[in-house]
Amino acid sequence: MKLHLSQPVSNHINSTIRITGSKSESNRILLLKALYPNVSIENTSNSDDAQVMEKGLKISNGVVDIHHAGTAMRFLTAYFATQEGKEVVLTGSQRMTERPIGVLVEALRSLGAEITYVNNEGFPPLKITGKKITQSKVSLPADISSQYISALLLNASSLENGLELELVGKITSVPYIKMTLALLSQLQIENTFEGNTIKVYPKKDVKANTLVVESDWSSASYFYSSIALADLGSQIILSSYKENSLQGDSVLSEIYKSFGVETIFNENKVVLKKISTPKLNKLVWDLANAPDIAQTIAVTCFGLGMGCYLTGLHTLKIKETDRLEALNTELTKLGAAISVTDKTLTIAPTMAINKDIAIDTYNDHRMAMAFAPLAFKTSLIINDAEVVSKSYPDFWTDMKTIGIGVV
Ligand SMILES: O=C(O)C1=C[C@@H](OP(=O)(O)O)[C@@H](O)[C@H](O)C1
Ligand SMILES: C=C(OP(=O)(O)O)C(=O)O
Repeated sequence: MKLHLSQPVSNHINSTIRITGSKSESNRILLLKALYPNVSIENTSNSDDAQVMEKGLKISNGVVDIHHAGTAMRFLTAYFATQEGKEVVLTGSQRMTERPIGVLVEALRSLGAEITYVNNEGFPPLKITGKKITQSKVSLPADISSQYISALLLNASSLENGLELELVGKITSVPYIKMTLALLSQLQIENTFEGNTIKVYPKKDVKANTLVVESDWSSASYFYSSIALADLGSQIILSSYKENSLQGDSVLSEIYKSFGVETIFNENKVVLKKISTPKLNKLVWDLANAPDIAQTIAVTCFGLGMGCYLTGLHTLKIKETDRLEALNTELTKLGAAISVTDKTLTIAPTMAINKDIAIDTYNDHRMAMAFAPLAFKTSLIINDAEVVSKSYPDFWTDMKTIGIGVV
């Protein structure tokens, strides 16, 4: 599906949007609910990724296909490997078979798990035969993806002796690990994170508990970008959000101050307001803690004619696509002076934006969503626009609500 986006009749936004639950929190709680049936969940993400996770958890034998969902792939690998009596082949989309999983498989094997590679060493699909795991100590590299660590932690309390992880190297995407531990704590599952060591203690059952998922901050980023690119005085109210979020992407409220966007927390809502023109002509930010908002921020800077130097982007090459290359190609088409390395992205300030450019999305929901707010500056086309359903199925409806022409 190709969508033509046109500039709003007025660049002044005044809208209210309700976003569903964080896909990261949802996929963690869905797994915990499978381990502890008296856990319930509210405001679950309506994303494809949460749906494949929920479906996958119900299967005990045969093929489990998680499509493009990285968290489902990693979390379910550890789940099936530690569930005695289950035997599955865990697979996904073509891209998923190119996203590395060797670090997690090695860690699980060293704990006694039985996992074999169906095709290529180090990559899905995986054949997993669930085993009772009694070993409890493992060390693993922490600089490639935090999802391997969260996968082990989420299943740790169901193991006879719990788990002690020693993290080797510079730990990446740390807020996602802390989110995992915070959710365990909400279920009174004891855990500690000191230096490079994380311990999770065994727990047979938990008290009945309803975990309410905060709405998705990565999805909120597209509204931050829209407000930054819209007229002064524009406002969007988003729900349901809180100031003390478990999601690292809530750093958006800090970052977007540089673009003249103010964030006010009001009960369970967040009010975004464009209160001034950008204060800087170049944004410098390390995104190692919030990799999923890199595309949004790069496009906002370009749309405002600002430069940027974004670092900490080493995980972007193994996500839904190589996001650094994809940004380089698509922003160049729009007229940006951009350069990338394998962990940084630089854009030079420029005011010209090429009109009616067709943006390729590379099976990556965030490529489609990050470029959409540019419609506040110019008309553009988004190719394969249906990719947004991976995390945000209502995205195009919500873009229409804030005034963008979408046909
Ligand atoms: O644990 C999670 O829910 C996630 C962790 C991050 O991955 P990495 O740790 O691979 O950077 C992030 O990019 C992804 O969208 C969701
Ligand atoms: C990287 C992402 O997801 P995952 O790794 O779970 O596929 C994302 O949603 O931006």
